[in-house]
Amino acid sequence: MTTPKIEFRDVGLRYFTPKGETQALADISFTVAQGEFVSIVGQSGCGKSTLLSLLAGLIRPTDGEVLIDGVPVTGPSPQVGFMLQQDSLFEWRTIAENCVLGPEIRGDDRFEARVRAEGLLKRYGLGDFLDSKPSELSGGMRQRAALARTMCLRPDVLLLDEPFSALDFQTRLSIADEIGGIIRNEGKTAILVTHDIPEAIAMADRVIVLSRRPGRIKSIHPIAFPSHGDRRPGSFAARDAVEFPSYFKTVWEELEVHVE
Ligand SMILES: Nc1ncnc2c1ncn2[C@@H]1O[C@H](COP(=O)(O)OP(=O)(O)OP(=O)(O)O)[C@@H](O)[C@H]1O
Repeated sequence: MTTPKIEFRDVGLRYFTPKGETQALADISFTVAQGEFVSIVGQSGCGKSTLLSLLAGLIRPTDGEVLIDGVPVTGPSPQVGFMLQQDSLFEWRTIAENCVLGPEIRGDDRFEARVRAEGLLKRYGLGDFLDSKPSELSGGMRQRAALARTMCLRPDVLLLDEPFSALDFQTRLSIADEIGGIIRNEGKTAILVTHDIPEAIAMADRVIVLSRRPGRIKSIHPIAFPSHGDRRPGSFAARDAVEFPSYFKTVWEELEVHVE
């Protein structure tokens, strides 16, 4: 049996604060295969970001184990890259300089890191903006630059925490499509946290629904679009697939969203 890229084994997480204890996650067990794209959805406060922080090694589980390549996560590792809602590009550095900062801090060769950064930025359609400051770029371009910066560290696991939610609707759709395509082409393993059910379905091979706090796995939905043949459609085309509405209905009902 091949070792999963990611494994949560009976994971629980309690936060301890002066005000008391919060059980954020309980009994979380699942695996993610190398190259798989998994979305996590659940109501606000159910522990989605906590789950990513555990994978990133920023916090340790109070119960169970989190493993990458079969090895327990005990702290941050360059193997794991993050993309967040705020791109947090440094305004005083050019786009290319933003990309080489991480590799430089890690001690990579400067020249080699610069070549890598330029290659990535060109591939992501930013070849004309290597020497631009982040403020000269649109929101969508900034997110592509943020992805290039993350990829420059050559992670093989990508954690995406609401990475598109600061973008306007149209940009959000096309950037999600582009970035989803890049991640798949590069064979990365990705976990996306989002409140957007269509986005979760359109981008992922599986959608995990968490219950209200403490977050437990309520259900796991494999997503496939046989109407598109063997090749998986991009996230934009997936929304038009005949299978899409029934996935949406199922996940929506699982989430038990109540509008007051
Ligand atoms: N550092 C912390 N200290 C104490 N409690 C925390 C901490 N971080 C998160 N929590 C609590 O843990 C629970 C889960 O938080 P988390 O941010 O993981 O949820 P989430 O599902 O990502 O929420 P949202 O969708 O609103 O971003 C919440 O009740 C939150 O208040």
